Amino acid sequence: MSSLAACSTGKSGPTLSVDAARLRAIAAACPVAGQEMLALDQAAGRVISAPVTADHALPPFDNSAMDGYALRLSDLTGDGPWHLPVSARIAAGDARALTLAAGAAARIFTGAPVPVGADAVVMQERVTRAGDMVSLTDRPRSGQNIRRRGEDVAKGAQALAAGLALTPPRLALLAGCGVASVAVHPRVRVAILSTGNELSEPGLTLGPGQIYNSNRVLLRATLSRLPWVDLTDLGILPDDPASIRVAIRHAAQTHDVVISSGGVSAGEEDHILDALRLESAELDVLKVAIRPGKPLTVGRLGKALYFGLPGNPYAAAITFSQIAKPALRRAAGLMEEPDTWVPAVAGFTYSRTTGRREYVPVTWSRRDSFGRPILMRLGQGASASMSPMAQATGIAVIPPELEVVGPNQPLQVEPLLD
Ligand SMILES: Nc1nc2c(c(=O)[nH]1)N[C@H]1C(S)=C(S)[C@@H](COP(=O)(O)OP(=O)(O)OC[C@H]3O[C@@H](n4cnc5c(N)ncnc54)[C@H](O)[C@@H]3O)O[C@H]1N2
Ligand code: MOO
Repeated sequence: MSSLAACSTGKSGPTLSVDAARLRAIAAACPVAGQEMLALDQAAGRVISAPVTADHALPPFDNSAMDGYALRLSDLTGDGPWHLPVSARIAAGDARALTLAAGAAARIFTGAPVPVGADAVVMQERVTRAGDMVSLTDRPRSGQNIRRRGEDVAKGAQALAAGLALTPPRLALLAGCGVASVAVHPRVRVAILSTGNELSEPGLTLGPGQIYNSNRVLLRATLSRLPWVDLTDLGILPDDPASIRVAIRHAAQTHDVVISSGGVSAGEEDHILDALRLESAELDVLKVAIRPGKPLTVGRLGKALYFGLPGNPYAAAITFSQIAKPALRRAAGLMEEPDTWVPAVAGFTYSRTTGRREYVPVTWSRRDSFGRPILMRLGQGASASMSPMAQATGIAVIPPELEVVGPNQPLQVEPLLD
């Protein structure tokens, strides 16, 4: 980690590849300390902080996977058909500890406890029932249609590892194991702020030279949907060095992560970098070989992780999703990084300046013979344009060294922010 004091002024630090910048951002993010115990109903989307062991075996007893007849294979002597008297009727929830009578079958239903001694269940479609007798012609396999106690999760075994998000399937698994509450990481306290004298809010009348604030709602909408984020919106800051310093210092003292937009490029009115330096921030990332979003700044301000996103909205969206979000996930304690790209091919031609990995908004309506989307490019790549990102189905990733993207060029496509 290089401290800002060791960097030269402005944005003259090394330009990092997207992958290197992402790794530095992740490395700068420590999982937030502490843990909370939450009832399963309160825990959706939260991040498990310690391995969860099963309080009960899943399933808790041997039970039938089918509506049918439980029997003992050793009773099926010689060749079929075999004819067995039906000695018992066992439904789901039956609390009796039954033993299967010798030479008999038990009528049984899905989920019902398998009687002691039975070692197969034959589904009812495979037998003929006449009065109290049941007949079958095919010999069942040992264990057929029996779900064994603990075959899903053994009692006391690890049901889920630390670092996983509690998705609905994982919550269902814990419920099945009788786990009523789960230890999770505390929410990551994230503060967002927008910088710029030109910014106004939708609903207000625009003055001369003003624009509406798009990044605030972009970040709010994205972050408020993350169940492991506790979001504070610090609103708009004017381009005033002193008030920016006070605001980011206070934000860093009271949050785990601070995300600003604007004020990170080279002009005299771009004050974020100076403010970070004067506040003795350690800066890990100053410039990234990414388009859009080159002037992204990542560092540590006190104990907080700081992201200075560029002001242009598409640049803010791309740098947030590609670099800030993976680091936020680590701060939340998440240990799995989703790999969500899919293979696609270009359906457009684009001659470009090499050197930066580029994220191009795309959509598609057709697929090639391998099922890959044939991408159509939206917009001209301007990082201030919002229509292309708003209409995009995804973003195509153009490798830094590619000079010309032509039809059928294989490209990765991934979701933007949803
Ligand atoms: N001389 C140079 N100028 C610029 C460079 C450079 O390297 N040298 N980089 C350009 C690139 S690339 C980008 S991206 C932007 C980044 O600028 P900043 O992060 O300093 O952002 P601002 O200057 O404050 O704003 C840029 C642009 O975005 C608009 N903006 C800002 N905040 C919002 C918001 N919340 N909602 C909507 N739009 C916003 C702002 O009005 C500007 O038009 O710098 C280039 N310049
Ligand atoms: O990198 Mo800037 O984000 O190209 O517009």
